[in-house]
This record gives sequence, C-alpha cells and structure tokens, in this order.
Amino acid sequence: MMQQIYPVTEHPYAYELNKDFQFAAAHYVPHRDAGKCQNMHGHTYFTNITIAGDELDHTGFLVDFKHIKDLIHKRFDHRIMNEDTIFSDQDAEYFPTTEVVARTIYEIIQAHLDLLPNKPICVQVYLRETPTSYCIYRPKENKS
Ligand SMILES: Nc1nc2c(c(=O)[nH]1)N=C([C@H](O)[C@H](O)COP(=O)(O)OP(=O)(O)OP(=O)(O)O)CN2
Ligand SMILES: [Zn+2]
Repeated sequence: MMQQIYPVTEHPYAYELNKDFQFAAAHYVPHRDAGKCQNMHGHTYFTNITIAGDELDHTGFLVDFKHIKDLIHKRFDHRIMNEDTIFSDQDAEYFPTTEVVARTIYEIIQAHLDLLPNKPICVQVYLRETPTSYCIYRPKENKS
C-alpha cells in the first residue's frame, strides 16, 4: 500500500493513531444531475482514519487497529453501497457520494469508540475515491 502524507487536524489529545486501508465497492449517485455517476460503477476506496485520545486501554492500545479496519471493510468491501440500509436513494444526505461515505465511516467508527471505556474520538476520515478525488470529514463538535 502506498504511504501518503495526509492533511493534519488540530486536536488537544496526547495520542493520535492513524489506520490506512482499502476496500472495493460499487455505487451510483441516484440523481439525474449526477452525470455519469448515475450509472453503477466501482472504486477501490482508500481511507485513512485518525483517532485521538488521552487514555490507553488494558492492552496499551488507544483502540485496536484491526477493529477499525474490520468495522468498515467487513461491511462495504465487494458490496454495492446503495444496497446497504445506511444509505438511501431518496435523500441526498444519504446518497453514497464521497462526502456521505466519509461521514458514514466516521459515524460507524465513533459509535464503536463510544462503547470503549477509554473514550477515544475519531477526529478525521480521509476518503479517496479516485486518483484525483478525495474528501475529508471532520466532525464539527471536535473543532474548538
Ligand atoms: N462532490 C462530489 N462530486 C462527485 C462525486 C462525489 O462523490 N462527490 N462523485 C463522482 C463520481 O462518482 C466519480 O466517482 C468521481 O468522479 P471524477 O473525480 O470526476 O472522476 P474522473 O476519474 O472522471 O476524474 P478525472 O478528472 O478524469 O481524474 C463525480 N463527482
Ligand atoms: Zn463513484
């Protein structure tokens, strides 16, 4: 996997963990104004997840890298994203665009982190859809 430099996000936490992984998925953008993206097509999505926190768990982890990948990869790899109930063909806030997929990855990961006693926070999701197109999602509540 290519090693990349990512845009950094400011945060007040002592530890910052980053996990890179890829998944292959198909999608379409269900609106007549979406041009060629209305047609079903596929991408090898590349993502970098940034998690921060002040407390480690009983294993010395902020969070297990493997759990972060599994949450997303097991759900979306080799799937048609429009068929996942987390997305919708009716509401643009839930069309599987790069922006919405990045936000959705954040929501899935943060829901898992909220269950952990050491309370890590996902501060950034970088999602590359093509060699020339990517989106960064940063939850607003983490901005000071
Ligand atoms: N804001 C968004 N714009 C577009 C999205 C999107 O999710 N958010 N998606 C698409 C298409 O689905 C496509 O996956 C990416 O389009 P594009 O970057 O135009 O891809 P190309 O390879 O054709 O781009 P080049 O400029 O030739 O590299 C479109 N827009
Ligand atoms: Zn696409």
